[in-house]
Amino acid sequence: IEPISTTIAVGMAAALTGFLASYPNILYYFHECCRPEWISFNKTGLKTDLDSKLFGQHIASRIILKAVNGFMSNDNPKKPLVLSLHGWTGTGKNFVSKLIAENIYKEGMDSSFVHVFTSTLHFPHPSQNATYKSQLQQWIKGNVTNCERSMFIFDEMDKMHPGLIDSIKPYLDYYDKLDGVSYRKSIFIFLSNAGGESIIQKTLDFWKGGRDREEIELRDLEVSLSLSVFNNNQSGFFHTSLIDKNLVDFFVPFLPLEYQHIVQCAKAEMKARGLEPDPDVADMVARDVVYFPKLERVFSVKGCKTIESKLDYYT
Ligand SMILES: Nc1ncnc2c1ncn2[C@@H]1O[C@H](COP(=O)(O)OP(=O)(O)OP(=O)(O)O)[C@@H](O)[C@H]1O
Repeated sequence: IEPISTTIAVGMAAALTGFLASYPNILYYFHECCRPEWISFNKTGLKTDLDSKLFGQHIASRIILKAVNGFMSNDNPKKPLVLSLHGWTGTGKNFVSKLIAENIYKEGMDSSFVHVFTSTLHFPHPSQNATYKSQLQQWIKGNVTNCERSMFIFDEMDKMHPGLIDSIKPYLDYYDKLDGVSYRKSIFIFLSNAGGESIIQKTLDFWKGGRDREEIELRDLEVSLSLSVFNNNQSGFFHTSLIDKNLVDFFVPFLPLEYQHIVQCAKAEMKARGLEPDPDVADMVARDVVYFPKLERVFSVKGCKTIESKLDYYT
């Protein structure tokens, strides 16, 4: 005779199996999978986030909204979306990638369809490049086979070996399918500081000319950005044919952040901690930040990067 607990357990297992057989889709609600329940683009959400959470980046904000909107509303894109974000440290490149992920994937950056690679962390030894190349290609292929709406973020792209960049090139191109896999619905985001200095110079010129930074347009930055990124043999991009093959859809400049933006970041951080944003504390934090160039002291050396820890000190 079986103990009563075994009988109950067997009965419950049978009931559960019967239930799952009748409602197979129920599992999709509990476990992330490559379906619209977990992946669907929230257009107004992205706009609201860019408008209210990203400070001082009117050009980036505009390009990203347009690019992601256009791509996600096209059911049959000809190639994956490839964005290359450029700018000084702490200006919001990783932050924007997170906002994009949060408005596409229910799990945001924790989604199993969002993959982040950091050159110095994942590909540290140039001598291992051949291994990295094949691992990276397998990794991308495996992930896109698993879900065509995958997102790949490559941080420190300027420190990535050109050979490694070249190895991902086929996935960014206009192929219908490669080895039976279509990459056309994936998103690739490259982050780098390359071009940061030329963006700073232009922003400083506007500032010195007494012009509003909001007047800066993409075309004001394009020439100097391309000279400093693509014609500079120190930059990983220089040695690859990513650029001349037009595989990058949008180059997105991030402007250096000023005092007013540091204040906004400090207030946002207080809010995120469930505190009432205190303008005096935000001012103290912003005053504590180091600005450059030495003479003018206009731009924050670390952007909004250290605000979190500075706030610990003042609250
Ligand atoms: N423009 C911005 N608007 C709002 N918050 C920002 C902005 N820039 C940076 N931050 C805040 O500072 C933090 C660090 O910024 P982030 O990691 O995005 O910088 P980054 O540009 O990627 O820098 P790096 O080039 O060093 O990787 C973000 O998590 C965010 O909280």
